[in-house]
This record gives sequence, C-alpha cells and structure tokens, in this order.
Amino acid sequence: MSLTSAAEKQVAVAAVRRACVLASSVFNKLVKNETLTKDDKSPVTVADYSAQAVINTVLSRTFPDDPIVGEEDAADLRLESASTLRSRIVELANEALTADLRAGEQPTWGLGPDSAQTVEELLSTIDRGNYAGGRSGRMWALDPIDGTKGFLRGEQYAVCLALIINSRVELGVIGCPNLPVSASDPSGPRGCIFVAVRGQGAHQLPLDDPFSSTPTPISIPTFTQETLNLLESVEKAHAKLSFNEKVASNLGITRPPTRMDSQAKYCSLARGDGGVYLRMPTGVGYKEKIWDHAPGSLLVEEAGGVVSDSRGEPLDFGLGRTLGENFGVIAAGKHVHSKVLDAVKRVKEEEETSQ
Ligand SMILES: Nc1ncnc2c1ncn2[C@@H]1O[C@H](COP(=O)(O)O)[C@@H](OP(=O)(O)O)[C@H]1O
Ligand SMILES: [Mg+2]
Repeated sequence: MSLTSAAEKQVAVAAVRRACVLASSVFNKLVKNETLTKDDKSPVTVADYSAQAVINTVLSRTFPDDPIVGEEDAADLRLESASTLRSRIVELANEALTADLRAGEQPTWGLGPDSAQTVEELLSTIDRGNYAGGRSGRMWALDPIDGTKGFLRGEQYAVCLALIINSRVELGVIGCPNLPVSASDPSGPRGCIFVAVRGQGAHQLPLDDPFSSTPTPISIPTFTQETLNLLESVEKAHAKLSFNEKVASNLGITRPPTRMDSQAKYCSLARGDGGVYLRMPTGVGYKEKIWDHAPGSLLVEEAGGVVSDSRGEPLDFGLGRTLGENFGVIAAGKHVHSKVLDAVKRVKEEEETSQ
C-alpha cells in the first residue's frame, strides 16, 4: 500500500503551483523588465525566500507535525540591513498566499484572500525548513528555486518538493515553469508539473490548471545507440562534464548532450527527452543536498528508471540534509542504467591508472 494519501499529493501540487506562479512573476518584474547588473542575484534571492515561505505556510497548516528540510533559513532576513529585501519577500509571499482559491484548493490550507501573514509569521515559517533530516519518520524536502542560475538566465529552473518517510521518497512534485509541455514542440506552450507517488507511476500536469486536467502518464522509452544522449548540468562547477564526455564516447553515444539547469533534467529523462542523467563530483568535496534529488529520483523510478550513485548504490535520503560522501548520480532507464554504470566504472579506472 502506498504511504502517501491523495491529500498530500493535492496539497503538494497546490503549494508548488503557487510558488511557480510567484517565481514567474518575480522573473517578469525583476529580471525581464528591469536593468540588472550581470551579477545581481537579488531576484532569485527574493523568489527563493518567498517561495519557501509560501510552501512552508501550506505544509504547516496541512501537516503541522511534519518537519521540513528546506534550502533557505531566515537568519539573514532578520538583520537590520535586510529591511528592504524583507518587505519585498513579505509582499510577494502574501500576494501568492492570498490569491483567489482555485479548483482543488482549500481555505484551511492557508490559502485565499484571508490568508495574509505577518512579517514574523513568515520569517518563522521560512525557518521551519531548518530540520536536520534523518533516518526515521516523516519529513518534507524542499528546494524553493532549484537551478537558480537557470532562473536568472530565463532558462530552466524548478520548484521541488518531496515527502520522505523512513528515508524513502514516497511523493515527489516538481514544477517547471519554463519547460515546454512537449519536447517535440520546444517553442510551444511552457509550464509543467510532474508528480510521482511511490507505486502509482509518474505523471505530467499542466502548470496553469493542474486540478482540472487528466494527468498524463509518462515513462522512459527504449533507446537505441543512435537516440541515446546525456542530460547534464549547465554549470561546470556542479558536475564533471569532461567525465561525461568520456562516458559518452565509451558507450558509443554520438548525439551531443543536452545541458539544462535544475531537476528539470530528471523530468526530461522521465518523459523520454534524454536517455541518461549523469552527475559526477568535481572533486571539491561538495556534498549533494537531499532536496536536489529527492523528488526527481522518485519521478525517474516511477517512470521505469533506476537511480544510483556511481558505485551502483541507491541514494540514501536518511543521512541528514545531504546525501553524504559524494559518489555522483546516475539516472537512466532500466535497460540503459547497467550499461552506463559499467562505462562509468571503466572511465574511473582509466582515469586512476593514467594518474
Ligand atoms: N559544487 C557543486 N557540485 C554539485 N552541485 C552543486 C555544487 N554547487 C551547488 N550545487 C547544487 O547544484 C544545484 C543546481 O543543479 P544543476 O547544476 O543541476 O542545475 C544547485 O541548486 P540551487 O540552484 O537550488 O542552489 C546547488 O544545490
Ligand atoms: Mg537546488
């Protein structure tokens, strides 16, 4: 029996959708229409904090006993010097929370016109994301804006939420405001929500109206040597892309890789837009965070794929806020995964012997 009830799925989809609307509106107001200096990261900071405030508000109302492992905390926002940023975040979070109720949403979820929060309420709600994680019990893992660099470039980013029970991801919801509804129509309509419930498959919903449409089941197709390609990070600092090149050549892959920010990579893999997501550590001792992989890994598994580290071990979501020592991530369809794992091992050996 599934450990996740329909209520948790519905709440998570509603919360993620509101956060996606908020993030798109921040992008339109602050990135597109204003002249920003190249390194100004303030829009993503504003979107990150306010999206976490919105999602944590909904989770705190609906599942008050569940702890949350969220990427952000409000310590910096409480500083005297942050007063402008703080007001902007409170304004945006309240705008998102108080928007009219949509089909499938309930006023008891902290949503709708009467749901405005005070500054202190919102700051302590953001801080509900400071749970340390661990092996047993229920917890939510939240990345309010995953792919912050992609967000600033107007490319891919995702709002990512997962429910983990006893170290196992049971529910994953990923909102991708900039992802085309269909990969075969890249200039067509954009905005998707991906939902996976353990044992119940993987589905895609339209971001603008997730509750009124029938979810589209998604699954990983069978790839041939000619159609297979790699999905990888845009940022060289996040994954060892030179290693990916060697793995591709080892496997005889001829198609160029698809570079994309955020867990939109897991979503693309789950619906067959790319055959393998490979993320090998760059060697700087960075530990992967659970919120960067929890919903995406369940989505891929429910779409018929396998997700492991480069030793072939499953990712361990029970170690705290991180996945522990970084052995990278390999995600692919069942039939391709073992071939990629072997190729990764071969390339690792080659690199070790040539040192
Ligand atoms: N040195 C590093 N190695 C691997 N991942 C890193 C990293 N530094 C940051 N990240 C993570 O990479 C995520 C983005 O992944 P991707 O490269 O697939 O788009 C970031 O999420 P945020 O954008 O939420 O901070 C961040 O958590
Ligand atoms: Mg992230």
